[in-house]
Amino acid sequence: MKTDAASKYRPYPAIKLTDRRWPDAVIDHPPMWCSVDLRDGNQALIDPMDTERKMRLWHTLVGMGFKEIEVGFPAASQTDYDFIRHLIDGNHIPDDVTIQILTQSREDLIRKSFEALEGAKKAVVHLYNSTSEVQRRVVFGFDRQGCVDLALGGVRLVRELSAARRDGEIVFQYSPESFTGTEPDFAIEIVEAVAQEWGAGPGRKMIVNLPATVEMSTPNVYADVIEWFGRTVKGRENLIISVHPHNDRGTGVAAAELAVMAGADRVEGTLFGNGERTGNVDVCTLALNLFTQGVNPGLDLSDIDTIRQVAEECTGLPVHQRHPYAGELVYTAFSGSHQDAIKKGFTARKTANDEVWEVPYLPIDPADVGRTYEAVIRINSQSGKGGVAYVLERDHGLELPKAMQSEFARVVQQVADREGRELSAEEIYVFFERTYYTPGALQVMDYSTIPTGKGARSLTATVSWNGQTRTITGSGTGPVDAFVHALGKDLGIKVKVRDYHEHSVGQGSEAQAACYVAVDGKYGVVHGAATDVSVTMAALAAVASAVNRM
Ligand SMILES: CC(=O)SCCNC(=O)CCNC(=O)[C@H](O)C(C)(C)COP(=O)(O)OP(=O)(O)OC[C@H]1O[C@@H](n2cnc3c(N)ncnc32)[C@H](O)[C@@H]1OP(=O)(O)O
Ligand SMILES: CC(C)C(=O)C(=O)O
Repeated sequence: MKTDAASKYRPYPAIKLTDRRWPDAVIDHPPMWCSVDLRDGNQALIDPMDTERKMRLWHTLVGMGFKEIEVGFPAASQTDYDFIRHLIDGNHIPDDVTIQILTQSREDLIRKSFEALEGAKKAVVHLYNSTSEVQRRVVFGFDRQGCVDLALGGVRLVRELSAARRDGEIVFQYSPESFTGTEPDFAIEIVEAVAQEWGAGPGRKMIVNLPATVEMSTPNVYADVIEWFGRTVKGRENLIISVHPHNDRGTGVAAAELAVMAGADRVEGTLFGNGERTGNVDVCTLALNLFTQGVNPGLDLSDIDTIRQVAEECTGLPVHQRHPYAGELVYTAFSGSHQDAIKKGFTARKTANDEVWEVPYLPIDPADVGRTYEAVIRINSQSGKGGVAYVLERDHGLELPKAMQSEFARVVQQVADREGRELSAEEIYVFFERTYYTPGALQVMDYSTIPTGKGARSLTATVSWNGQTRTITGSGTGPVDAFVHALGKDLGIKVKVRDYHEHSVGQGSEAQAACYVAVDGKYGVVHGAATDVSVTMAALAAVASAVNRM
């Protein structure tokens, strides 16, 4: 770095909390969720959403189960105003959903906001003013008292306009905006003054939102101040403490989780973390983090791809391929040891018949968010035998024995290395066919066997050997043994079968037998494979496949 950090930046002044309790807390129920996609998310977009896009996102948020949705800053723009009117006039707000609007503490803006809310059965009016030391000094040019007065002027007007309303209930929310840049004692002073002015009390709870407008410290420091605030503020029982983390340091999710452990009742955030600068906290990640701890999050993310698609189309911003839970690649393993463990995990699940999710490297069952297993294992030069075998089994029902998995994985890896790219499942099957099924010098055309005594058989086979049709005969303990005998006796092909596996592929009249052999000959052990409706034919063809590969 060219700049000396110590002379340009100061460490964040953390409060001293030596008897903190939050580290021992366990989140066993979800917080109240409030989506701010249509306001904080929207205000950060290159092209803010029009009513059509907002409506699409609104329906998605309602469908997911959000009960509080901040729908805009109606005094800021006609688009926001019109959207809110559209929601109310069009009867688009379900009875169990409350809309929330944001306003600065300015008379004209507050009046306009109430105008926008006419006819709403219930709404949260969210008033904010920045309380940070730097904003008081640089932006507003007033002292602490000036800041309190600005807030109280706004609260008074909200109270009057709420009381004068004939429509429905107004819930009041106050944000000492830039809370993370505000001295904690001053945050308490202004919130207590606001709560008193509003008349917060039993039956008249007020939401106090403590935003990390800019994330300035580690999540534990945020948690400390949230716990301290909740323990210190007067009339805590009449307050709903809400947090609104941003993600400037990349720890917005952790900050929200620790804040909930520290006593926050409510979290404001957006889908996939859209929002100012580095974004708001991602509510999808928060909810699914809870889900994977066995806590029902109260938000439905069972079709995460559709939610992601709507969010992407409405915001015009892509969700990263590695985004927690939602990214295109997060349920995909390329590397060999991961593939091996995942494959074994899936197999163990099938046999154990146990509900509890225990598949290595996958913190969540992809099916729970509407993703399929299909993409879980993908093959490139980092992949191993387990992955290659998984793809062949998944798509073609072929269960390669272990030694053969290694042999074929080396073939695949050579191609992947040479090509320097991912290989599709179709390509892998084509390589498999090319490696084991390509007709060679030896082809079995027909055969017949007859028992010749206890545990003995003789076999007659018609084969093509180097382009000539030959009839060969042999005897042994079974057809394969007899075939190997015939190959040595009549064609001079001296081999031994070291390993043999068979299984059926498919069911009913479509069923086929798949056979795999390891054959030892002049050039060491080589594998062969074949499928056929007849098990014996598949076995003989598998031996021929190995001979041809020698
Ligand atoms: C952290 C957050 O996300 S807060 C939400 C931020 N969102 C937005 O700002 C989006 C919508 N805002 C807007 O469209 C505009 O800013 C408007 C319509 C609200 C106001 O527009 P304008 O008055 O034309 O301009 P502008 O925003 O620059 O006004 C700044 C003035 O408001 C004052 N102000 C800023 N915030 C507040 C507040 N919360 N309460 C009272 N006054 C405030 C400033 O001190 C400044 O005063 P000054 O003119 O005396 O210096
Ligand atoms: C208005 C407030 C809550 C806000 O958006 C923020 O602080 O980021």
